[in-house]
Amino acid sequence: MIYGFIGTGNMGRTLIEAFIRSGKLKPSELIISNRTKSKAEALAKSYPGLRLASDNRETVRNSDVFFLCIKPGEFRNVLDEIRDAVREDQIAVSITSPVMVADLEAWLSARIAKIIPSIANAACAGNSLFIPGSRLTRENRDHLRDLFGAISQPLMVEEVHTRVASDLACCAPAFMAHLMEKLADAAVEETGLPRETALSLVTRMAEGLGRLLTEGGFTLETLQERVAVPGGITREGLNLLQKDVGPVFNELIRLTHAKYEDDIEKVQNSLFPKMKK
Ligand SMILES: NC(=O)C1=CN([C@@H]2O[C@H](COP(=O)(O)OP(=O)(O)OC[C@H]3O[C@@H](n4cnc5c(N)ncnc54)[C@H](O)[C@@H]3O)[C@@H](O)[C@H]2O)C=CC1
Ligand SMILES: O=C(O)[C@@H]1CCC=N1
Repeated sequence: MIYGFIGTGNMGRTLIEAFIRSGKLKPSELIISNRTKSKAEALAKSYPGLRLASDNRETVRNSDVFFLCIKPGEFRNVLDEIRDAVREDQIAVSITSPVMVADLEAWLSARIAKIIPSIANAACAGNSLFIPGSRLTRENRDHLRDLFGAISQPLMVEEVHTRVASDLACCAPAFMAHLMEKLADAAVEETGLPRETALSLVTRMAEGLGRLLTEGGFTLETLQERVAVPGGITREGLNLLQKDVGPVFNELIRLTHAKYEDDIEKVQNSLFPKMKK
């Protein structure tokens, strides 16, 4: 079975490396293409056996399953280019949330799946979000679940919940990293603690927190209870967070959804320009 990757930027590369490192795919099972050739060349050099295609059509022609690891605004160009090369028996996987499964089915004869990975998959952890298209057979679904099972916990989601699920599974690593950095910076500003020490402390804390939640039998709720002993210092901090942080996250979810709706509209206008008002 040959797996093609169109787009070897940040996420295309992350997926390729995760599949190879997990032992799920061998470099010789992969064929790749990227607009900026040097990026794909560097990847092919790092993994001998990995095949570099001269264009996206060659990637498609030579693969059984191919991934579209490109940004929303890049879909029209790529779909125009590959459309005639795509076969009905192929599986096409898009990793891009605002491109609708039905729209890809209208453009390509292949069996479509939308699977949104997370940067956490680079550590063979976290979820991948699986939105199957209507033409995927049961066998195709099992195949994709098995593939992504090597680097993540695949979770079936309704397309209507793609955005919010992606906020939690895929965007939140960045959100949480930002909060941790802010916490460390505040500690530095308020006390003069060396920044290096502050960053190391929060990083190790996150490592322990992850383990407690995944292997240590804690839930988010029990963890807060265990640390915030009545009358203790943590309680003071939690009281403040309860009051001030909640509304920020409501706003954040509203913002990601507004941007998502905007992206969907732009993608649809580019894929089906006649429908433009
Ligand atoms: N960064 C993340 O954690 C996640 C990103 N995604 C989605 O993955 C998609 C890609 O994101 P990134 O990899 O971060 O973007 P990126 O900009 O790093 O990579 C996109 C790649 O596509 C290539 N490209 C553009 N047009 C092309 C064409 N016509 N033919 C071949 N290659 C072409 C670019 O050269 C670039 O290497 C986005 O839609 C993003 O929302 C999904 C889940 C997680
Ligand atoms: O659009 C998305 O949902 C993904 C998650 C992180 C970046 N892109």
